[in-house]
Amino acid sequence: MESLSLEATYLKENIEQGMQMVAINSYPPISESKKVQNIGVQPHSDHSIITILLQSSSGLQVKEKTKKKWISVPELKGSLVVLVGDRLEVLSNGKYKSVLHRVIQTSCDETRLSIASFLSLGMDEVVVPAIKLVDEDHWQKYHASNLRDFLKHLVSGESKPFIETLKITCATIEE
Ligand SMILES: O=C(O)CCC(=O)C(=O)O
Ligand SMILES: [Fe+2]
Repeated sequence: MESLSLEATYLKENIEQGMQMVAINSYPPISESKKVQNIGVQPHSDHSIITILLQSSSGLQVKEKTKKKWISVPELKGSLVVLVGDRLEVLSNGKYKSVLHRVIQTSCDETRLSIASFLSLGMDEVVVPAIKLVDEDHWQKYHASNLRDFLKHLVSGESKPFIETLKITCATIEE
């Protein structure tokens, strides 16, 4: 929060009263015939504030800034990967961008396991860009939303990523 010039305690209480969701993912070894590429998890960004991830072997890939290349995140024994999620993108008014990531299973003989811990707020806790980050020169770039809105979006079958539906562009303002 301090890197955003916000107080260190900004949202502290809301986070403490929020939710920590944990997903355990298992990617079975691929068969020889599928060896070229096996997408374990399709490209997405997480809805969390941040995601803390432990992977048993490599396979996680993140899209680099120019959105052209996938970069493999190496598995370093004992290390955790921290991913910026959509909530942090919104509250930072776009200063931090949520990370587009996917999982490719390449091993023919090893099951890949990962444990992802999603640091989230409560179901009805609304997130908007921090007021301190919005002024005449920096317009509000995201609509307000909560976890319930995200879950509704998820079951709606809408293919557009949730974060894209929150973005306020110049065109939106002129309308
Ligand atoms: O298995 C991984 O490394 C990542 C899984 C993931 O992206 C997720 O559960 O949201
Ligand atoms: Fe993810």
